[in-house]
Amino acid sequence: MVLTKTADDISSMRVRGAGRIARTAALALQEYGASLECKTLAAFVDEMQNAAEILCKTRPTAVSLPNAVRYVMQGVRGAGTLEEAQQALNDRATTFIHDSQEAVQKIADIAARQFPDDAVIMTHCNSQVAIACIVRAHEQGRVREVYATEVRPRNQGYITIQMLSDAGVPVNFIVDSAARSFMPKVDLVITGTDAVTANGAVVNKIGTSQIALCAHEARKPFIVAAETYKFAPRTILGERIPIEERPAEEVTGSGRQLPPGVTVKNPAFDVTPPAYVDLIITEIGAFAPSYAPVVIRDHLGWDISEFQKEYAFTHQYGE
Ligand SMILES: O=C(COP(=O)(O)O)[C@H](O)[C@H](O)COP(=O)(O)O
Repeated sequence: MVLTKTADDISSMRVRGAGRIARTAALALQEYGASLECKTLAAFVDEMQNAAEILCKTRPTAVSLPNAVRYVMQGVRGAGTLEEAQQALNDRATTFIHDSQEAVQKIADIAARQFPDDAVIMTHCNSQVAIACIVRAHEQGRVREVYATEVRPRNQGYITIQMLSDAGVPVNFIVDSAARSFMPKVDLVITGTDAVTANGAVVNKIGTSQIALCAHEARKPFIVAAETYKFAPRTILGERIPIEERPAEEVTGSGRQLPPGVTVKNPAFDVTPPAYVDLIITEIGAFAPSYAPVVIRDHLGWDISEFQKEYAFTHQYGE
């Protein structure tokens, strides 16, 4: 069934990266809703709320996931009839997926203008939107080469170097611990994000904050490419972004024996403070991190009463 398969694909990381996770969840809700044979609005809303809950629990850090689910589910929850709910679900899922893909292209257009001529770029992890920015600048003849990190333990760097190579961008593949060594050669660093908090902190793949620190030390701009649905409204209420802790085997490999008493820590993400972020580029413009509350309020349209409703909504979903 589409829902359990999608939930499994996301939690096992067959589908990964915050943007893809969000679009895949929207599509799963759409397909699941279309497959239901409910006779009443109440039954339909109930089924859809269960589905939303299952999807939201798959990965805890990427705020794109609850944001996408919330956007799609608002149509279902606000409907007066079963037909209206079905139509709104379908329309909203289609709109979210379309707007999300369009946002990536808009961000690439804006970000490419930030790249100097003959730019040497560093990136970390595999971000679809960061790669779109690099490729756009390369198409404009302004990228000399990219330093892409390996991204232990899941090695998403291999996906990045494949995508950049396919686009004809010259790439240097480096281990994560080489980031500081190569920083002097770099003109700017660009990454994606799983969540931007109300104070402009950026939550992204583990190791991002070390690279941002190196960039800051070397006076190199650290730029984050983020669709607006990566901004986390509930952080205005003081909620923290949970950092996903993944299995020890990802670090040690299967079959590797550790000495007794040794524990493995494997957080999948870390937090880069706003002081180390020079620019956040969204589909509605490029801003300093301090602009985050404005994006949340004016663009995502969250007023405080909306916050309270969302608070009830997400808690109803067991987050
Ligand atoms: O940290 C990751 C992926 O982590 P994981 O591999 O654990 O999902 C990416 O940088 C962001 O999700 C942004 O990606 P995008 O720009 O594609 O949304």
